[in-house]
Amino acid sequence: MTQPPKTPLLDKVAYPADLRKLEDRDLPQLAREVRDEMIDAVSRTGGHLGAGLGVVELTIAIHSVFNTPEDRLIFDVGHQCYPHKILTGRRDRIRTLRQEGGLSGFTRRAESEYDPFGAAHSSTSISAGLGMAVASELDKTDRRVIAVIGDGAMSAGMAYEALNNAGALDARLIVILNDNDMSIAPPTGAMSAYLARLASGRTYMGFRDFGKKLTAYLGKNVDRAITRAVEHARGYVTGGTMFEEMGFYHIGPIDGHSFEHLLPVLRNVRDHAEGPVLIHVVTQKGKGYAPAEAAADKYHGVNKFDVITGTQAKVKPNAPSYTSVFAETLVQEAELDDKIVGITAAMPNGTGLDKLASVFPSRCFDVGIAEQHAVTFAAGLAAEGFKPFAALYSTFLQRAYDQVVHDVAIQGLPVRFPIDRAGFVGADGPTHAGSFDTTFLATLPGFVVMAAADEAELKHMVRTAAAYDAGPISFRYPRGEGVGVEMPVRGEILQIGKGRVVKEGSKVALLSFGTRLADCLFAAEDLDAAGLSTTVADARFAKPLDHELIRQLARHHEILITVEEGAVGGFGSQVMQFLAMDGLLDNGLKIRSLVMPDVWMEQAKPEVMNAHAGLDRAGIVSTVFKALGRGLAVGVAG
Ligand SMILES: Cc1ncc(C[n+]2csc(CCOP(=O)(O)OP(=O)(O)O)c2C)c(N)n1
Ligand SMILES: CC(=O)[C@@H](O)[C@H](O)COP(=O)(O)O
Ligand SMILES: [Mg+2]
Repeated sequence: MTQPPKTPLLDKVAYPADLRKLEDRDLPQLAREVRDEMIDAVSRTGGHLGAGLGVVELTIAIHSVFNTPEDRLIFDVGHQCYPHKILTGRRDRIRTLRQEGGLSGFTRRAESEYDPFGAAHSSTSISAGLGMAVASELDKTDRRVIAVIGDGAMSAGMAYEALNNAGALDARLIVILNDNDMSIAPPTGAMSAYLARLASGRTYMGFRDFGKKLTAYLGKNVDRAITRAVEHARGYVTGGTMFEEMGFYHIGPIDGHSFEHLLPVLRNVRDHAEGPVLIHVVTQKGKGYAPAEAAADKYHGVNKFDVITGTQAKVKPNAPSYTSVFAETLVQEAELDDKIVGITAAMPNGTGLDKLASVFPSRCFDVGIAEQHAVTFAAGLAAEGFKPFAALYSTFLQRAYDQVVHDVAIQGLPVRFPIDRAGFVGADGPTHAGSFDTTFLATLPGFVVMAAADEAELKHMVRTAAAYDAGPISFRYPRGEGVGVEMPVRGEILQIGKGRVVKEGSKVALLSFGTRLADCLFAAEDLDAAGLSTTVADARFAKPLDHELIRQLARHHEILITVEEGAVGGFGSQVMQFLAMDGLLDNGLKIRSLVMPDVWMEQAKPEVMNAHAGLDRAGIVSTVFKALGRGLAVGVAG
């Protein structure tokens, strides 16, 4: 095992107050030590590496110039906050990042007063920062608010809604645009091209030029207009940028790895800016760690790795991942149907749509971090007879709910929604858990809502969705690998609203929606062994429900348990509503609905989270026994 790096300067810096005692000339060494510390920690835990490596100098410079936590520092997404955590009293726990019981991989209000705003979903920092800046004005405090947002996060509409509002309010807000010309994948879109032009069209402003520009008054709007005119005339500003037109005082580009650039700019802004300022900082994702710098993804998210070689630990999978099965099946179907197109919101690799893009580049669209747009863009394509697959993670689909309702569902447009990362996702914790999709989709009239029980079922569902033109249709599947079932050469078209009985019994009925089916089958073994003959059914559809199947299960079993890896209000609630309205609850049927508990479950391995939630084999068995008023039989899992 490698030894932790030697960090003599960092050993003296537990909090930003210690950092502020250092001389400016010490900061490059501190940056080296923070980098080493971070690389060592992430090599042991896995996690988001490239983004944090890129903001080491920026993070140090901000904490050294501003009076955090009194001044508020907000990181957009929060995946780049590991250096910040190291410098804000959490170094002693940095090797617990993303582990059960450990530090979160994102900023969290509950974790530290240095995290004034929690994040993990992108593009919220300017809005939150503006709220804090306005609060500070209303409270008449002298607080500065700094929002650090990446170029990828800057592709989302929400960032522009906030800029628009901030420019009009003329609030004292400092936005630092951390431009590393990367999202998770290479960034897309006209705004990305615009930033690239801003960054490359003019060389870094020299130290002296900054002096000239920044000694100019950075006051309120009316004064800035005059200053700007003067600067244009002097040539210190090389064109009215979009940010300036929106009312921001725009500085940059500056070298985000140079303290000589960062410190004077931040000090001037701290001391003189009264209205909104945008500082365009250019950085390199993965900076300072050769394997990350050389990697195409700049080591955005990594497994545990060997620090010397950069080689990441590979766990040999027993079965293909759900994502890869989805992606390969979509390509297979797209080869046969040229109306099929794919849409991803900045997650080409995560959703597997990079496979479609490599085969059909003109039929796959990466729209940037723009889930709302992705859904309505898909609706437009569907309105013109195309078959759009808007592939989103469950958690990010939340952002586009009104688009799903208003633009897709009400108009009955056949947009296909492959929903990846449905259920517990593990280390990313509660912000990324795919908990609510079944609840919020199955409540919409006319929606078809499916969940794959295994990877072969997923293949059927991709084909079913491709063939279904009558309205919107979704299918959910989890992060990680499948169960290793035999795969058909081509998926079948499933009958809409029809489930299947997987195992016949007579006393207990387990009705599963999604990949909990495997645990239901294991639980059935235990129950059979305990003398409780158990039926296991795979519902496939939460909407429309298979009424015939549910009636049959309810009438011929003493107890019916629904099982799903989702929040309350989803499949189980749909079943319950049907049973109640159909009068099937009137004759003493025992029914229980197993769902995620009504709490924000902390990060842990998905199997551990499922066990805590009572959604695993033991949890199912124990629910049956409790419902029947029996203790756990000896030898039964639990
Ligand atoms: C709403 C939302 N969609 C997608 C993501 C997934 N995501 C996390 S980081 C990231 C890229 C962010 O790029 P950028 O802001 O430039 O930060 P960098 O990683 O380059 O530092 C994406 C797409 C997310 N966190 N939130
Ligand atoms: C920060 C963020 O939102 C992504 O990087 C996310 O962590 C990716 O998750 P997966 O590893 O499941 O693709
Ligand atoms: Mg970026």
